[in-house]
Amino acid sequence: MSKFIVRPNGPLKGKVNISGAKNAALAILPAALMAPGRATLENVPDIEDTQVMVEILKSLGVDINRTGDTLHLDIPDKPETTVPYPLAKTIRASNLLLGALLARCGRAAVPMPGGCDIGARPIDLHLKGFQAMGAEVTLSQGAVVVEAKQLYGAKVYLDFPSVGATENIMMAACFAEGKTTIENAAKEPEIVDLANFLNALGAKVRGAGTDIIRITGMGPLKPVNYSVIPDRIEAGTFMVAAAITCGEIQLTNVISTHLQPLIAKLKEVGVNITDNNGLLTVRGSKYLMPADIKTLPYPGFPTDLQSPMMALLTMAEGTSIIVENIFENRLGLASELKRLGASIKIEGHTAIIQGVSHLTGAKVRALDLRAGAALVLSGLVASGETEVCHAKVIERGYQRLDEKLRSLGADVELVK
Ligand SMILES: CC(=O)N[C@H]1[C@@H](OP(=O)(O)OP(=O)(O)OC[C@H]2O[C@@H](n3ccc(=O)[nH]c3=O)[C@H](O)[C@@H]2O)O[C@H](CO)[C@@H](O)[C@@H]1O
Ligand SMILES: C=C(OP(=O)(O)O)C(=O)O
Repeated sequence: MSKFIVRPNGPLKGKVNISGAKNAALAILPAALMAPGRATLENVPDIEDTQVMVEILKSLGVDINRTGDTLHLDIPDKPETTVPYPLAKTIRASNLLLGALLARCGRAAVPMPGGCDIGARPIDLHLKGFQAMGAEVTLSQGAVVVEAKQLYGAKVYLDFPSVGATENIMMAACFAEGKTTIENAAKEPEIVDLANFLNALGAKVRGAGTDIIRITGMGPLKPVNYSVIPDRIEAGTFMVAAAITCGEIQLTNVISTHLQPLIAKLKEVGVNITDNNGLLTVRGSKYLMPADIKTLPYPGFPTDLQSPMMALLTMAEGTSIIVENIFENRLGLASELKRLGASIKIEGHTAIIQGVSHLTGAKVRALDLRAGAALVLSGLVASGETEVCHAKVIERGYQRLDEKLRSLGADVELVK
């Protein structure tokens, strides 16, 4: 079983290049199926989850070659419509094949998705959206099957601004007859990136990044060259790494507006951040003040950065409170941080963190992708050695995390 071995080695220093966004690439790759022909996607991170998505697309008949961060795709006229179970169960974003294939082929069969074990994660809102557009939804041998001879534009109100449901409905609506309106839509930058990609293919998606997205069904789309946005969660993880080690690092390939909720919180705890024409400099402070965080849909504080922030706040001078509002199991990290000497009390969806002056290395387990990364960050300052096992889950979403941290001076090893 792979593990990260981390020892403290002083403040991080240097420059790190941020990869393309996992969650944008994982939506754009299925969307590429909607336009037959040759497409090129740039800035696609080479991580476990995109590798699985590439395998899924290959199983549907897409020919794909990777050169560095660029993928060349040859999309067939008639893709297969059944996603194999071993691949679908591995990642959450496999559910996005539902919208893409339903739009393009009128049918999709996708086994229930996997992804981080951070809560119940139902897909009822996705299915309600498809049904509102006239699709029939059935469950057959553990797979969700959606079918429609013709989709029709509809008004869809989401009870919660779900990222995945917004993406799925947006894709399906591109081939529906008439106009679709998604109300209470998710506003994450990855939604905007998917909308930009669909529009580049020739679709008509308006309002992405606001509560209301309007899509006019357009029929045939044409493949394009497109570059995925930078990963705000990877960037945020490195920013917290600089803060926790009291280092000074520069980040390239970032969009700082996507990071505003984190930048505001880091400034609140005393970290210095400057943005010089897209080069983000983060300088840690010896004295870290406590802070309160509530995770919320964008532009609120992102749940995916809650774990790294919890690691940081264990070292602040005072009491911090984190309320996790998106995923019910995401505070499980606290029990692992406590093995390192952190003082955290969990009450329902709230973590009460009493800062400590030092952490001590121990064997811990990456419960999910971001919790795993957070433990690696704590290991950068915990005395002795921290062993983060179940590291494969970290590789789902970080491209060569060990190498990037080492390039900043960290003592980190990934043992496979
Ligand atoms: C591959 C990907 O892009 N993953 C991201 C995506 O996950 P994902 O798309 O799964 O997250 P959602 O925004 O859908 O989930 C948010 C909340 O809505 C609930 N819900 C969702 C759909 C549904 O049909 N019914 C329902 O009740 C979920 O259980 C959760 O409590 O957005 C999350 C929230 O920003 C991020 O943490 C994930 O990194
Ligand atoms: C929860 C995450 O991913 P996924 O939705 O793919 O499980 C994440 O990226 O933190």
